[in-house]
Amino acid sequence: MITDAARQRLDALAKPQGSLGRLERLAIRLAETQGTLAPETRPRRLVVFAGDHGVVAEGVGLWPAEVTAAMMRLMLDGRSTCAALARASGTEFLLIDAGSKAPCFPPAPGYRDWRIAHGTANLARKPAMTVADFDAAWSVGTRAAEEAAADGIRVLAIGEMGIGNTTAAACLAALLTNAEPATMVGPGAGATPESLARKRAAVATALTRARAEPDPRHAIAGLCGYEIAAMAGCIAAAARLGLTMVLDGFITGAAALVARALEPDALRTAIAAHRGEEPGHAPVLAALGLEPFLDWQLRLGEGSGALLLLPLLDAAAAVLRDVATLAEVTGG
Ligand SMILES: Cc1cc2ncn([C@H]3O[C@H](COP(=O)(O)O)[C@@H](O)[C@H]3O)c2cc1C
Ligand SMILES: O=C(O)c1cccnc1
Repeated sequence: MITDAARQRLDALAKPQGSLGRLERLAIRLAETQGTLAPETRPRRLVVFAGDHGVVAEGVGLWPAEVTAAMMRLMLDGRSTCAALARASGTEFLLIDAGSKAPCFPPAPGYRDWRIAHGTANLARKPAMTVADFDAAWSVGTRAAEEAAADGIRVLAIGEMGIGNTTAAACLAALLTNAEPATMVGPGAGATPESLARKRAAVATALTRARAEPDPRHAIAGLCGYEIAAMAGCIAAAARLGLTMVLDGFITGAAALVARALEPDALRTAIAAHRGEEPGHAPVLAALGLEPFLDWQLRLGEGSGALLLLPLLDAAAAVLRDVATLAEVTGG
């Protein structure tokens, strides 16, 4: 088993056993995702999936839907947080529009307009999308993972952009962990007491409808976002293709729950970068059975937390690959 082999190798290195603390757990997880004691962390790519959400009309947050397009523009100009962090960590950046209301931006190497629709329906009033549209958005993610594998990418960081998507993620997280809906609702990109109350009400209403739906795919589609469905498809495909994937925050976690609900092996090569500030993130990670490696009070999204873990992933790979064993040093 690769897990045992990695543990044995780390214990045999010229250092006190366990002295690299949680870096050793990260090294073991990285080795597991690639099935080798010589894992590679480059080339790597951040894929940000974008989508818009009809539920914004309920006043569930502070920001208008137009901010999705504005942030996409910034990403393509290399001036968003994720673009800056991607450059800083030597990571390719790709923006995939799965269902935003943005204008079609000019063709660029780091941009794919693979839209299924221009925003979801308002999930507080009716199903967010049809099952056919869910499947199409899932396929957008599959295509992104296949493209990454064909390009020789070894590590895929996964993130999102979509105003309103913490409401959809809260719905999916409550549905798929069987939690009380209110426990998954947090401030997202900012809230007032009033907007938070509207968000709780929207999530509770949508959950009542979804829980009455006997078919899980229908229930999920009714709560989902195009970028979330695409992330789920990407996660499932990355697992099949043996690509190490690094998951970002609460919304990515909700997508991972969707992926696992429909494909049980979807988290085979997943690493959870961090535990963020959104209150639903910790219970989602617990339900996924994934250990988060950073606890930096992040609440941005855009794949930012995943990018922050990458230097530590490099460090974990370097330790496995480059450190001599004690036996080599002592000749024993
Ligand atoms: C300027 C800005 C940049 C962002 N980048 C990511 N998000 C994050 O906030 C959104 C989710 O929060 P909510 O559900 O409250 O809308 C998502 O787009 C997420 O990626 C941002 C939000 C804003 C406002
Ligand atoms: O955890 C996240 O990814 C997150 C939290 C708040 C807002 N946007 C994203």
